[in-house]
This record gives sequence, C-alpha cells and structure tokens, in this order.
Amino acid sequence: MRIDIVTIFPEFFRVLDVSLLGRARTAGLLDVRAHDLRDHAHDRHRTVDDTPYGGGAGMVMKPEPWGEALDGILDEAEGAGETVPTLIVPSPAGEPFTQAIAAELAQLDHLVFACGRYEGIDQRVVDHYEERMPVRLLSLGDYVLNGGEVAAMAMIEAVGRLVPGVVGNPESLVEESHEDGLLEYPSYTKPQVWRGLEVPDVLRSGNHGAVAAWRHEQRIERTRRVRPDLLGDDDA
Ligand SMILES: OB(O)c1ccc2cc[nH]c2c1
Repeated sequence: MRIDIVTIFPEFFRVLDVSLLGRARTAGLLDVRAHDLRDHAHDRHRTVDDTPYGGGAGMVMKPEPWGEALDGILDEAEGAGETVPTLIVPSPAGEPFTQAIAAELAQLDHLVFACGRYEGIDQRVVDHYEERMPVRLLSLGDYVLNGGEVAAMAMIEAVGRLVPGVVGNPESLVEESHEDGLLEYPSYTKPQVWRGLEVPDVLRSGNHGAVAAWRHEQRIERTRRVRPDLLGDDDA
C-alpha cells in the first residue's frame, strides 16, 4: 500500500520510520510519503492560508496549493497506470472512523491524507477532487484537534497494521476490540500473583475450551459494561 500525506508539518510523520510501520516500510509493504504543502505555495512567504469569506475568526487554507499538491500525486498515479487513490480528509465534520473503515481502507492500494490546519481547507478542494477520486471525510471522535496530522497518524496506524504481512502473527488481529463488534478480553501474564492479585484459575487450567468460553463471556460482559451501544437490543 502506498500512503501519501500532504501537510504543513511533514516532519511530524518521521515517527512512522520506527516500530511496526517502520519495519513494514523497510519490507516494502508500506510506501509512506509526506509532502510539504508549502512547496506548492509560490509566493515569497509560501502562504497557504487566507481570511475566510463571510468573516469569522481564524484563517482558511487556500485551494491553490492543495490543487497543485494533489494534482501531482494523482497525475503520477494515473501516469503509472495505477488505481485511482482515495483521498482521506481528517475532519471533525467527518463520519466516525471505525475499525470497519480501517479494514475497508486496508484493502486499497493507495491512500492520500490531506491534513488541514487553521479553520480547515477551502471546501472547493473536496468538491473538486470528488470529481476525480473517492473522497472520505473521517473523524477520530467527537472532539476537535488543532489539525489533521494526529488524526491521520492514528488512521495510518489503524489501517497500516491491517495490511497483510505488516503484523507478524495475523492471529493477534483476531478478537481485538471492535474487530467483531465486541471489546477484547482482559489479558494476563506471569507472575501468577502480583500485589495479592491472582490470575484467573481458568487461564491456568489447560482446558482450552473453558479458556475460550471464559474469554468470550469476558468480552460480552466488558462490552455490556463499557460500551452497551455496541451490543444489539437483545444483548445489552
Ligand atoms: O479534530 B480533527 O480531526 C481535525 C482535523 C482537521 C483539522 C483542521 C483544523 N482543525 C482540524 C481538526
């Protein structure tokens, strides 16, 4: 999977050179490229924002630098005969980003993240590129960050780890929270007793069926307690 990120803070994404995603990049499973939006602003001050039409506080990101940056990525993909990438725009006004959407995006060949700042990106950028490629406005949750970079980082990690081969043992992706609508079961490791707290006996029983049943019940109980909204009416 190729991932392009357009941002005024490309250095923010250097962290993707380490850990799991760093190894995936080295292995050629992920090709992540951060682009500086200011490289596409050609005035002396490399201006990427301006005052909002209609007034109001703050600044809006100008459409021209975005057009040049996104055209460059699109034209390269089209010139190489590649599939049209999907544009992801992190936004508090977007649809909630979920594990299901992460799994859906992990099937694609090429994602482009447009990281806004200030009061956001001129709406005509989304309107224009909806004519050329799939566009998804996605929100991390019902809160507001100062820009799209943190949200993009979270989404890239959630998607990237689902790309086949990135996680060494695919089994570790099964029964994770939200993978199948339930939260994950509690996990334990040695020592058997820690500060007077014991590991549940069933986990040391060697009875795999009993362990599986206990874990499933724990998932339902935890989901019912913490996230009843994830359960259907007859399970809540
Ligand atoms: O909360 B967010 O996901 C988010 C995304 C993009 C921008 C741009 C300016 N503020 C933003 C907030």
